[in-house]
Amino acid sequence: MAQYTRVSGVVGLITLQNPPVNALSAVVRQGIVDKVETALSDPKVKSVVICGQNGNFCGGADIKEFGTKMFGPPLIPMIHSIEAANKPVVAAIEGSALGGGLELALGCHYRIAHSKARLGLPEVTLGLLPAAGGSQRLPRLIGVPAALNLITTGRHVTAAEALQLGIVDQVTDHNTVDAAVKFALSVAGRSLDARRISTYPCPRPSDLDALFEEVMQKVRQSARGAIAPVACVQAVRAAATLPYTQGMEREKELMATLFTSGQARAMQYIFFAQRAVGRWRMPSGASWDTSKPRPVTKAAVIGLGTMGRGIAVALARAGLSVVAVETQEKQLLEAKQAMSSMLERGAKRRGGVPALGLISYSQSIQAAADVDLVIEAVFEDMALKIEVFKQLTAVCKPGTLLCTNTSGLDVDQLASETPNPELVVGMHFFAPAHVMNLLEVVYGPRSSPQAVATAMQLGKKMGKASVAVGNCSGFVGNRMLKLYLEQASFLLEEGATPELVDRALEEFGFPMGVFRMSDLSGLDVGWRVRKAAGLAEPGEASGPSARIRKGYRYSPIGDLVCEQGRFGQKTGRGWYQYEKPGSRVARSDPWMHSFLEQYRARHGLVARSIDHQEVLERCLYSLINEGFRILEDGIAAGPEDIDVIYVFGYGWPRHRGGPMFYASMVGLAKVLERLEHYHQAHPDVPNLQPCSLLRRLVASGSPPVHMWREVRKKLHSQL
Ligand SMILES: CCCCCCCC(=O)CC(=O)SCCNC(=O)CCNC(=O)[C@H](O)C(C)(C)COP(=O)(O)OP(=O)(O)OC[C@H]1O[C@@H](n2cnc3c(N)ncnc32)[C@H](O)[C@@H]1OP(=O)(O)O
Ligand SMILES: NC(=O)C1=CN([C@@H]2O[C@H](COP(=O)(O)OP(=O)(O)OC[C@H]3O[C@@H](n4cnc5c(N)ncnc54)[C@H](O)[C@@H]3O)[C@@H](O)[C@H]2O)C=CC1
Repeated sequence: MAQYTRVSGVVGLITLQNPPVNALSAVVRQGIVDKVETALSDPKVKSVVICGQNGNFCGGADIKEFGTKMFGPPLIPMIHSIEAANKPVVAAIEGSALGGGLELALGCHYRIAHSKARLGLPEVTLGLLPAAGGSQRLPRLIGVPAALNLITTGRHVTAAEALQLGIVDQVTDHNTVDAAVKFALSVAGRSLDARRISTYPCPRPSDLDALFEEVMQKVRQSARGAIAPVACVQAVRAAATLPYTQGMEREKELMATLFTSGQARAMQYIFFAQRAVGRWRMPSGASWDTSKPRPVTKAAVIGLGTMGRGIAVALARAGLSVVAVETQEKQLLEAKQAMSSMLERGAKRRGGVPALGLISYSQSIQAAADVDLVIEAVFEDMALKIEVFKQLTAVCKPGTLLCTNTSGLDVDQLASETPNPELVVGMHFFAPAHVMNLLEVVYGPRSSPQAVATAMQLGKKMGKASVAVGNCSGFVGNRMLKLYLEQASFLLEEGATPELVDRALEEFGFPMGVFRMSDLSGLDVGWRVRKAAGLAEPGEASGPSARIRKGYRYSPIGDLVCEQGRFGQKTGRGWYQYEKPGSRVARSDPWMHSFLEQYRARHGLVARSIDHQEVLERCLYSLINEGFRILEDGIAAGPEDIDVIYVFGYGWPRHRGGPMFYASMVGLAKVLERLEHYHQAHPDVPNLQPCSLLRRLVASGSPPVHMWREVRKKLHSQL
């Protein structure tokens, strides 16, 4: 709803009230319409201020209303009537003015923002475009290039940038509503002819066609297959080339296509999933609302290699004091330099001062004596990690949380080697840790809810989508990835090329196909793991037994590629060739094609033609099947957890909503049928066998994603 009061005798103050973000629900829209009418018809009122309750202007349209039957007054006429008012209307922006919230403010004649406010048109991140006039008003106000940037990326801008761009008229450090009322008094009675943005001509850059072509190419490349960014560009083009009314028609037309698209549903699902994972629950029943996190102001990172450096930088950026410990002098020096430049680059990009002073460096673990939490990031070696945890137990103050960044070792085993296993959790970051916005918080049976709550809260503070998961080999993300990689290798054996597999996955929307991605991360990493697990065997054995391990089909192709010293980008050769070691542009490699032919010939394999559909079904459905097994095992609490992990950590296209959501869109019966088909064709690949939760869901009529937890509960109660 909206509240109305008269202040200073002549200013009508309308306050939006819909906690927590004052989203424009039907009731709020009705409230605005009514209160604007009251203010405009009251002869005592000379000007109007619109603000939001509790220091928050407006988070935009109520996303929960999307996909339901819409009631209440529509936004567009509501904003038009504000703009057409004959008394000045001032938006007092505190907190956020996003989406429909900013569009409402753009309909006002003036905008005053608090210095800490954030403004933006993030609709593109929900699969939409700013369709309450935002795509038509913003370019008229700030010019086409700046509007294109904001609308196609959905980024939020600070009040200072908004002032610089011309989105707001004034920025204040004081009470924003007071400042807006004062301002409203000062402009009462003034002509509003020059304040109605919809009447402005849109500034037309001379190189209009080239500009739009360039931006269109950029958005098509950065969000492959996503339709919303393309529609955003088209809508801004309409603003630049058509009169306002026709531009609004185009905006509406484009929005109608997006609004009902599966992509918008998928992206809105991810918006809510990202928030739902914060409401974690452990199998013991402990959960986010009953477990209080411990305060963490000082943390230590042990081991400053690839991961430790990024983790320490991310902690410092979140405002924590960091003790960075590295035993090797040379590594320590290198790390210091690298971390300083990461912080400096970040500060330059985001504005602000690099948090260099927050990090202290040491070669001795003794420096971690007074920290609240430690993140260990030494080599992936259980004996070494046990030794480091022993030293930490002796050095740290009682109650210090001990977290490991292991990517594959057993967190329970590590915990059981310490006198206080309840203080141990996994904090599994993704490389590069100061850039990637995902964190798996891995709990074991003895991890205390408080330790989980603390790690989850710290992850959030570091700006990471943090997901609590159970302990198992590969946790959630890498456990599923293993199946995806396995199928990709089998496809090569059967006749595909790295290029064909990658093209299919990139057309699906991944920023990089599986082979280009592996070349980037380094092929030697997986090779080492396979050797340690007794899977990779040296030499070029032939015959069917060479492709069987522990009774199941195994592809040694990746091991053979590594034996050639081809580790990917870092060696200039991998699944592809690169101009030189470290180069990033992948080029087809004739060596790889003849290697694959020789390999097939040696193993008596006859290459067959493989199409994109098979690549997608085999790679994605096997990964999805493992996702169902993870749900069945209770390693992830719900499909949202898996989807957030895949969208934030593995490049799964957001507009497809994560693997589990995608499966629900494809139809669970179809996923089941295709898995059965492929399992029949490849009976020696047990991972293609559909798991019981998937079967049970299909038997229960393929309920929507949000009901899967219930089906799983029933399945468990019957076991
Ligand atoms: C043909 C039809 C024509 C229709 C034309 C309409 C066109 C439009 O006008 C389209 C739109 O506005 S789309 C909406 C655009 N707005 C956004 O994307 C902002 C979304 N919110 C945020 O970024 C953060 O919540 C924010 C930065 C605001 C606050 O962040 P916090 O970290 O402080 O808080 P959160 O944990 O994110 O949120 C708190 C609770 O509020 C829920 N929520 C947030 N924004 C919402 C919104 N816009 N609608 C509904 N619920 C919303 C959020 O889900 C969370 O609740 P729980 O999920 O229960 O935890
Ligand atoms: N590299 C990656 O992409 C990811 C790695 N991880 C995990 O993170 C951990 C670290 O991996 P990386 O950073 O890649 O390894 P790295 O080899 O780059 O760095 C390890 C660092 O630890 C230092 N170190 C060894 N023993 C130490 C000790 N006792 N005290 C202090 N420092 C010590 C080494 O000198 C080295 O600088 C591993 O457990 C790994 O599995 C997790 C996620 C992703």
